[in-house]
Amino acid sequence: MLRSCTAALRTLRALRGRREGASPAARDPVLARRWFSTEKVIPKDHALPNPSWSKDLRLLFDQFMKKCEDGSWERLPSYKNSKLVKEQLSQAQLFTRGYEDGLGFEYVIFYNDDEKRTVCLFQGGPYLQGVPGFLHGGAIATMIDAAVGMCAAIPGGIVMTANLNINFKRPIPLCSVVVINSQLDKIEGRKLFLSCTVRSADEKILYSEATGLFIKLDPEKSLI
Ligand SMILES: CCCCCCCCCC(=O)SCCNC(=O)CCNC(=O)[C@H](O)C(C)(C)COP(=O)(O)OP(=O)(O)OC[C@H]1O[C@@H](n2cnc3c(N)ncnc32)[C@H](O)[C@@H]1OP(=O)(O)O
Repeated sequence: MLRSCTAALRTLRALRGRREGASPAARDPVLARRWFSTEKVIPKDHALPNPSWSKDLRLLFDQFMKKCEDGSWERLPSYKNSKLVKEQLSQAQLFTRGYEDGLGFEYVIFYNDDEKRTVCLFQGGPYLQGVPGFLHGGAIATMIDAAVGMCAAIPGGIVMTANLNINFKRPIPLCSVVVINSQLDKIEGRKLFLSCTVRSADEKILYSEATGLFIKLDPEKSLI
């Protein structure tokens, strides 16, 4: 109640100021503090637990965080927005981070540099349904592309998927947790060859297998 009254007073003060011709920040000291603050806005790292994460996902996350302690594994942070986008694309978001917590792609990727591999822990939410009760194949392909792509991008730099071949062997129950293991198999010039498996959290069920070819972009060539 007190907060809404304060907000209402602030709006009134700002409106009065507008009539008097002052700038909004000059009219409102709270606004002024926000506008002229030198504090940097820290982007949210989405590769961290949130309340939508299941017990299975938290358990696996904790296991991998333990593996990070000796430096052999590293958790890769993940952000919604890229600083590279131009002004007119300021609404652009990473496809896999475009949903509210728990509804779409919940995942974290760990990287092992010595072994050139990544492990992606993935919980596909209710908005990713295909056949009722199961994940959509396109959502599985998206997560595989992102996980394998990260495995290629760390040694390869800026890469794009040229070929992705997926065998869907068993349907993945919606909201379950799967483990996507990706491996860099070979590099030939600008070509990076990778393979990947998608298994249940207990590793007993092999859901999908994939191979991918990623191409390191040639800085001399335009993409369009
Ligand atoms: C920050 C978060 C990042 C998260 C990761 C996200 C991962 C998501 C990644 C994506 O989804 S990328 C989007 C989907 N991919 C595309 O839209 C790519 C569209 N294709 C292209 O733009 C070009 O084809 C490509 C950049 C991939 C390659 O064009 P280039 O002109 O650089 O390569 P070029 O055609 O000269 O071929 C280089 C080599 O690769 C081979 N190659 C290219 N495409 C191939 C293909 N499809 N199959 C087999 N080989 C292929 C080609 O034969 C050649 O082999 P050699 O060097 O041995 O002669």
